[in-house]
Amino acid sequence: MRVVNTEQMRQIEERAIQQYGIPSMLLMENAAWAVVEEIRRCLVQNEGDLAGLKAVILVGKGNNGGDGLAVARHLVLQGMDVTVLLFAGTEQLKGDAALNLRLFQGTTGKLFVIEGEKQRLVARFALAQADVIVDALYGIGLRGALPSLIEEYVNEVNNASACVVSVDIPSGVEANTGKVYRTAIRAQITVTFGLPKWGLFLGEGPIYCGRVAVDPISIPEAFLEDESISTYVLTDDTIREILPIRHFKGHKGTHGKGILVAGSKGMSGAAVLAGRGALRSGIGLLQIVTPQGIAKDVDASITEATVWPAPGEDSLNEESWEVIARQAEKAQALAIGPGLAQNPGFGLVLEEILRTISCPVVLDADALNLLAGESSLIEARNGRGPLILTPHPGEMARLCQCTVADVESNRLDLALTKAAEWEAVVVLKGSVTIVASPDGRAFFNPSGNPGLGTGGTGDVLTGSILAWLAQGVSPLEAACLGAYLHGKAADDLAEEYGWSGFLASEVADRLPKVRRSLELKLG
Ligand SMILES: NC(=O)C1=CN([C@@H]2O[C@H](COP(=O)(O)OP(=O)(O)OC[C@H]3O[C@@H](n4cnc5c(N)ncnc54)[C@H](O)[C@@H]3O)[C@@H](O)[C@H]2O)[C@H](O)CC1
Ligand SMILES: [K+]
Repeated sequence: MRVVNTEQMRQIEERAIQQYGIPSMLLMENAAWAVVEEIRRCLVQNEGDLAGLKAVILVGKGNNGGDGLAVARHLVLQGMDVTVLLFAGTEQLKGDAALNLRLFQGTTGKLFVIEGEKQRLVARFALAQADVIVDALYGIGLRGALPSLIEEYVNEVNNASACVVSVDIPSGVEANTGKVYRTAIRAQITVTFGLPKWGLFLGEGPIYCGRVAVDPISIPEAFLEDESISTYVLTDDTIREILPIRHFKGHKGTHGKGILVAGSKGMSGAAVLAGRGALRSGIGLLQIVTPQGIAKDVDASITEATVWPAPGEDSLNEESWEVIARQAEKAQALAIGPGLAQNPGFGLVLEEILRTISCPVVLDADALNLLAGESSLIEARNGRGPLILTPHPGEMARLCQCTVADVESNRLDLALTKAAEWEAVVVLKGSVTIVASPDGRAFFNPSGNPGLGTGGTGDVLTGSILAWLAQGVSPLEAACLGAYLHGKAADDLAEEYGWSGFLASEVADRLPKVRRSLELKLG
């Protein structure tokens, strides 16, 4: 599914209205219905009666407020006790929003215009009593921070016990960046219209939006699938389409051979975990190249892989090139970095790998750190073979010679710019990992949870991407498959453990189950 910025969303809306003649009021009405359906799901689990339950609708002066007023009217018709808190003079509402105000005023719902302290008590009482609070203060039109009067109410909403449903985007979250200046509505559910907005996946947006429901509100599919929109969110459907199908007569030779260059003294576990991620992702043959000083340990910990000791007691050194080159000759993919340590001698080997090895190469962890400050070496690979980089924000900052804050405030743009510059797929890790392609496409990965914030999970991801590459999946799709299934495995573990306490090795071991659950939904 595509993800849009505000300009793209406005263009889509405009085209639906102009080219298809869909009245804007109808879009607003459909938007309201989508919200009502989610409220029903939240309050009475799809069935049952909303009658008698209490709703408070926070309404702003723009069209987001108009959506809220239409929701309010429908909820009155469902028999709910509805209170609208309007954060604007009635005369400030224009067009469809003004019409929806008039329609609401024709119902038995209550309306309070909030101008200052005067209405504070009544509003506070309504919020405390509410079963559901609908946030229709600001949508994609918000610029900068919320007005301070509204901020006070936002804090009350965030402390209320009601189910909070945001209309289009939580108010206070900037739709293009996910930036929150001081505060924003913390929603349980965000019902977003047409297509999801960038801000739901960037900055602090993911913290505030809760579960995201997307409703097309009758905008024609052709507009929602406009080729010029190049930002996407990964979904079960996207991933199902790119999962390779195993041939009945397949064998270890056809399932791909991958080389993993990893490990150093004290970090043999990283090689083992990456190897486990690869094997659990279905690789045919896995060969691990690791320093001779730890090769025995690695070998003993991962019986299914073959282990090749290479020169270097504690960490791979400049003489390890020959072993790697020999193994790589017959491989379909190579991954370098987990637990490698930063032996400067190995920097030369890395350069050689980038220049001469033609199969897809994944660079992670210390391989990225060895290139920090010398990112021109990455460009030395341009045209020599496919490349994937899997930096976390710290590694990305070192590669780009900037701060982590710079990376985090500019994730999408930076990932895309660097992907183009390095002619590489960039997997910029984070709570919402971004997979950026040199062709300008970017994919947000919504799977995963904070339980992944523990040592070794990144190694598992690298191994998994290696395995998909070895099985013949393209670099971009291998990165998407790797990231999505890795997050799904963690989400599956979170069903049992919550957001902490599961292990990187358990994430690896859950990969086949989540892959299988997607396959079973095939056809
Ligand atoms: N996308 C669609 O197809 C549809 C969208 N709908 C809804 O419409 C809103 C967007 O409406 P818009 O009127 O453009 O913007 P807002 O409602 O978000 O309000 C903007 C309003 O507020 C002023 N403003 C902006 N920033 C600030 C600030 N920091 N402080 C104070 N005031 C501010 C601005 O000047 C405007 O007056 C979209 O999100 C959907 O919910 C349709 O209803 C259905 C079709
Ligand atoms: K909103």
